[in-house]
Amino acid sequence: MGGLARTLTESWGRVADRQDQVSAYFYARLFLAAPQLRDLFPIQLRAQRTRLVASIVRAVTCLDRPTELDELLGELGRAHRRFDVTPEHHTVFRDCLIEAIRVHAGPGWDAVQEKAWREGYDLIAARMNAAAAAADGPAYRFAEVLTHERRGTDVAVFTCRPFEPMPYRAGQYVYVETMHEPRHWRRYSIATAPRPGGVLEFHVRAVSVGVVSPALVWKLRPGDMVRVSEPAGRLTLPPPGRDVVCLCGGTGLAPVRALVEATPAGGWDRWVHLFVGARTPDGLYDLPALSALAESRPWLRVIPVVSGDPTYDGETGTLCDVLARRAPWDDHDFVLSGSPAMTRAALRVLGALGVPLARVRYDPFE
Ligand SMILES: NC(=O)C1=CN([C@@H]2O[C@H](COP(=O)(O)OP(=O)(O)OC[C@H]3O[C@@H](n4cnc5c(N)ncnc54)[C@H](O)[C@@H]3O)[C@@H](O)[C@H]2O)C=CC1
Repeated sequence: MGGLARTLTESWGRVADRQDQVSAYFYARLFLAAPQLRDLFPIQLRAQRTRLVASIVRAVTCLDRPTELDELLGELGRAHRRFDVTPEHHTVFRDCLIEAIRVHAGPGWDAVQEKAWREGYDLIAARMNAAAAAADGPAYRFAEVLTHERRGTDVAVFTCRPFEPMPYRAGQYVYVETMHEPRHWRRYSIATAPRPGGVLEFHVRAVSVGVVSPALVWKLRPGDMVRVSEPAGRLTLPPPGRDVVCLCGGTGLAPVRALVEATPAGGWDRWVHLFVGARTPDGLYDLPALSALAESRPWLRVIPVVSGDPTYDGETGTLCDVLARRAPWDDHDFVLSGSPAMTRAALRVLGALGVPLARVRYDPFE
């Protein structure tokens, strides 16, 4: 495995600076070879193209890290069920991908690399197929949108109810597709603990470069249908022991709110300090629900933090500023939920403050 991983990583290095061209070539070749596969993909391919490349790079570069590889291919395999990808499709994908890399790799490409890509792809496809075959339950469920509320300038909170029961644990996420952007799936955390009746709540900010989030914020209406994938993710509150600090950047609040809601009001013997950050006061879109939670849970403290308005009458700065300002944190566990930039920054600050990383949990969010 070590040799294969090395050959693939090195040969990917030959085209890494031309990923866009490789991916454009791949799709052109694929739709020429198998036009019937076009319907598996969104009409607008731009976002999909970068995702494909990112997945390949991740799989190739972790070929010699079995645990990470299993996790990644397990998720990809299960995810491909909702795209209706079958084992037969992988042969066409493989051949078109290898051709795309060969064409862009230049004169150094040789039979060893060709063989390595064939073996590597087949290995990846076999694990994805096995994960798809072993998956329980449906690949996705249809759900009806029940409520849709705009909060602040660009956030929406909506609820929906799947037509079939969907068991999940607080803190998990699903991929969501709206009929306004067919075949584009994006990941959102379920913002509520499992409830009788099965209603799910989601928090979405319309990202300017996004495809799905603007549709969910500006176009979705009660009565619309969405598709939600099987739930995934392992975020939980830390086990009993230390007090807990939750850092939630923007809509990263969603999974933490579900975890707090799932924790019984009584019998909890430590503090949970929930810092919820936004750039403007208007971005603190869920304070009434958080206040209601804090009223019923005496161990919960909600601290809103605003980073882009120094006149805000409360805690100001980024969530990392607050961490540094309120240190030391010798007797606390941490839960981080927000943008990857926020998570990375908070990990750096906590590391510098001497907090062992074993005391910090987060669900890596794309
Ligand atoms: N919608 C959902 O279900 C979930 C969303 N997320 C992720 O959470 C993020 C939320 O984004 P927005 O709502 O636009 O929030 P945002 O990016 O505007 O951040 C809000 C606050 O987080 C803190 N923050 C953000 N970046 C930081 C950095 N680099 N260093 C220090 N502090 C930082 C600041 O206090 C800031 O005011 C997205 O990346 C989203 O993918 C994560 C989990 C679930």
